[in-house]
Amino acid sequence: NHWGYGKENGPDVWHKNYPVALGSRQSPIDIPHQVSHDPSLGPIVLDYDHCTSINICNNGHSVVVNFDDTDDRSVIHGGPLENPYRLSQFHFHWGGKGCDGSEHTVAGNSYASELHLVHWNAVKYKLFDHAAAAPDGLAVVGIFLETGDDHRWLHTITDAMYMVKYKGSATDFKGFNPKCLLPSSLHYWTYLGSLTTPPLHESVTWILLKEPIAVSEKQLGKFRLLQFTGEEEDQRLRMENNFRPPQPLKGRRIRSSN
Ligand SMILES: NS(=O)(=O)c1ccco1
Ligand SMILES: [Zn+2]
Repeated sequence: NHWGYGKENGPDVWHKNYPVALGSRQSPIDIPHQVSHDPSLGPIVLDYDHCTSINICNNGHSVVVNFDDTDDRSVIHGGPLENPYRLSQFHFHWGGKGCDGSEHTVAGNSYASELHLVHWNAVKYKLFDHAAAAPDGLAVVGIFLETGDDHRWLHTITDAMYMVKYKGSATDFKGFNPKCLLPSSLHYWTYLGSLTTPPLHESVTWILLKEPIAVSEKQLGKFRLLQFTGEEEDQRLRMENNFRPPQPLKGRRIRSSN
């Protein structure tokens, strides 16, 4: 039975098919109170002005917006990164009604949701899948979502969700620039970790923005209209609580930009 977030196929049993789940650089993690500030860490730069979004799809685990990553039109660089990394996709993790659903936690506290902007090192690797299996292959920017006012631009994503309700569905989603989802500060924490979903490759340089963005409960509610299951399946499983809990730090250093 394919991995998921249920009792029988959820994070606690992923190690059976993906033994790296018990590895030494797994994600997410809890970010403790005191993190060492590293003055040598420069700012991260998100060059998204020429990004090309393609579609929005429901992959049975999350809602994903895919980008054209056939050239260096949208990259991040700077910060802890030694190369530019190409934007490939972004997706979200969230909780149930009134429950938190972020993956990373901050001093033990969860947020309502977490946005992941997934990038890959196309300088060193020819394909995303090669990069995804390499220790310096991926860079994921994590942004926390807290409930508050409506987010001015998130409606473009939530309004498209009725089109991708079922697993395996996709629809055109052109002209969206994820810069509109960034908080005002790019101050961040960074550490070496993994994908938070199977295959859980230990290939991610995590860059977590300290400042959350605000989204309304109403907007978050639209995420929960999505389903884990396909249109043709008998069971209708609401897509919610699609987050992996924090994993052991195992001696890793977490660094803080200014
Ligand atoms: N959730 S995440 O950003 O670590 C990811 C990207 C691809 C698979 O899992
Ligand atoms: Zn993710």
